[in-house]
Amino acid sequence: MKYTQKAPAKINLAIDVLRKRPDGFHDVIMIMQSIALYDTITLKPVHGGKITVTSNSRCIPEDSTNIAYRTAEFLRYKYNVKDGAEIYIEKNIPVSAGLAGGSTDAAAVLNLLDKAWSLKLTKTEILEAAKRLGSDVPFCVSGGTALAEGLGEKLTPLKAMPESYILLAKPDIDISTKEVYEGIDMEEILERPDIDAMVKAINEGSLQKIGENLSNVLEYVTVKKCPLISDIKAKLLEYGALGSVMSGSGPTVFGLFDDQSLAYNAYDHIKQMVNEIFVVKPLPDWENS
Ligand SMILES: C[C@@](CO)(OP(=O)(O)O)[C@H](O)COP(=O)(O)OP(=O)(O)OC[C@H]1O[C@@H](n2ccc(N)nc2=O)[C@H](O)[C@@H]1O
Ligand SMILES: Nc1ncnc2c1ncn2[C@@H]1O[C@H](COP(=O)(O)OP(=O)(O)O)[C@@H](O)[C@H]1O
Repeated sequence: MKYTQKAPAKINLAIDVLRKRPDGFHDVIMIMQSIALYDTITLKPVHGGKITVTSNSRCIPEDSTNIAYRTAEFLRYKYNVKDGAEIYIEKNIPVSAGLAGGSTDAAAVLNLLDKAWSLKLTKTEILEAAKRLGSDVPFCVSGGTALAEGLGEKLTPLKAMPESYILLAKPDIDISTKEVYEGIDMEEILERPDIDAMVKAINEGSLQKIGENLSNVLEYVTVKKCPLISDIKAKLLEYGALGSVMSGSGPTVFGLFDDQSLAYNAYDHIKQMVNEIFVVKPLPDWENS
């Protein structure tokens, strides 16, 4: 039997970095938002067999360094499973983009293997495993709109984001998350997000105020390596975005629009600046919620 699940990308509406911890990681406060841009994971349990990963993408590994493989290996060891799994990743989310492409694959594999290997894990057990696999994996298990604290694993669900169109543009440059966190100098951070104002804006359902409060302290680090980020942000505002900011460690930039035709008009003007560009809706899809 085959099991299939869509794995949505995320954007960060806000990121603040509070401190560097003794283990080298950083305590953060973030507002996370799932978006309708998906990988699709197909998984087949193999009785007594190995774990294998294949993909349509040449940008991700197919060996034991793939986070989908590491996820399966982690569960197999922890729950003493004797079976294997064939995992296929249809990759549509840009890689190393600040959109949690790997983390969302890991979250989907946790869910699919729970079924395929009949593990019957509780939500707490799944979230515990998620935390071990990466800082963004716990959010990807739950999705939606959430406040994330600690390394990203302390999650508080928020009201769904209002009807909107998100234009994503990814400059053609690879950014390592680790490098970006290592590049932060706490003294250099001039502007921090107002997290309370963002939470209030989400609770009020005010897209205007969400747009005004988009902010990411990691942006200034990545902009040094990729100045195109600033140019795209400016273009997004010029073509009617309510706000624009870099997602995660970058380099993807997004603009928030209340009007579909404005978003597609901006798309037409920005598409020559990048190779990867999308207009997507936030999830849960406001049309279905
Ligand atoms: C920046 C964010 C914002 O959502 O997203 P992405 O840009 O990766 O999408 C996340 O904090 C990224 O989460 P994730 O990509 O899961 O990171 P991990 O695999 O846990 O860690 C990668 C590396 O980033 C650094 N790291 C990560 C998270 C954190 N809170 N502090 C850190 O210092 C560490 O150096 C770590 O070795
Ligand atoms: N299933 C996967 N999907 C995406 N990237 C993966 C995957 N497995 C391993 N990787 C590697 O993880 C790194 C981060 O990729 P990704 O998760 O897309 O970025 P980000 O953390 O910026 O959202 C890349 O070097 C990529 O090759």
